[in-house]
Amino acid sequence: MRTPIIAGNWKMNKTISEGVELVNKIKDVAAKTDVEVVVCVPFVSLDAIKKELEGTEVKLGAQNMHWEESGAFTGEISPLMLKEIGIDYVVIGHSERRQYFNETDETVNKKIKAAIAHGINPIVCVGETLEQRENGEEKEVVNEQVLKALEDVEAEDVKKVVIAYEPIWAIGTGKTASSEDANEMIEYIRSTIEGKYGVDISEEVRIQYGGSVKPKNVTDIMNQPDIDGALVGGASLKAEDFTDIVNF
Ligand SMILES: O=C(CO)COP(=O)(O)O
Repeated sequence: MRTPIIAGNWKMNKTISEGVELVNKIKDVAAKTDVEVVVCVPFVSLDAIKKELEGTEVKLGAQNMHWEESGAFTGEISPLMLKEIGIDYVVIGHSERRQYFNETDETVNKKIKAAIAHGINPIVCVGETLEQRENGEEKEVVNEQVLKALEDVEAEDVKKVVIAYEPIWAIGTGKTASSEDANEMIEYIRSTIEGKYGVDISEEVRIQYGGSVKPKNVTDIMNQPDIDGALVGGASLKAEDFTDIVNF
């Protein structure tokens, strides 16, 4: 049985004080549900929000991470720094990072391995562009992203990885993949993992859907058999919407 996981990705939103205010409004929701609840917040807010979340069941995540522990990488944040704060998750390879910050399948893979080595669970984002979907290439694209992301990741470790299927054309656009289409892709991602690690492992890996998840569509999405959760952008910035999503 896979525990559903709903994560808010705040992206580059909320100052520290605004973030503290927001988590205070949502922090009790996790105690009332069987869903694992995560907030992925900007680096500068991690420490303050970690303290705010003490004694609650909401987990904390970062939105990116370098793969090296330390060194001459101006502006980067290392797994050791994140580990000391006590985070549980880190988003790796979000499409916005692939698109605007030259994240590649190779750096995604390095970051996943570094996260696992430091006991931080990666939430790995994959997904096709509109053009790739229109060309009927979405499965090929996502299959390759998943296999490259998981290169040299051991079977025991892949269970710690959460995969987020986020079709790029559905992010921030108000367009969601239909829940059936999303389920089909997620089922396909599970078959990719099965091909590499076998069915016992693939049945344990949690795979989320992301892209314009809102209170009004979350139930439909979460009722799909292969979808184990959601990675929520815009709607995670409003306490009421995020609470409604978690309580779908
Ligand atoms: O990119 C996303 C989450 O990582 C999805 O963002 P939206 O929910 O705003 O479409």
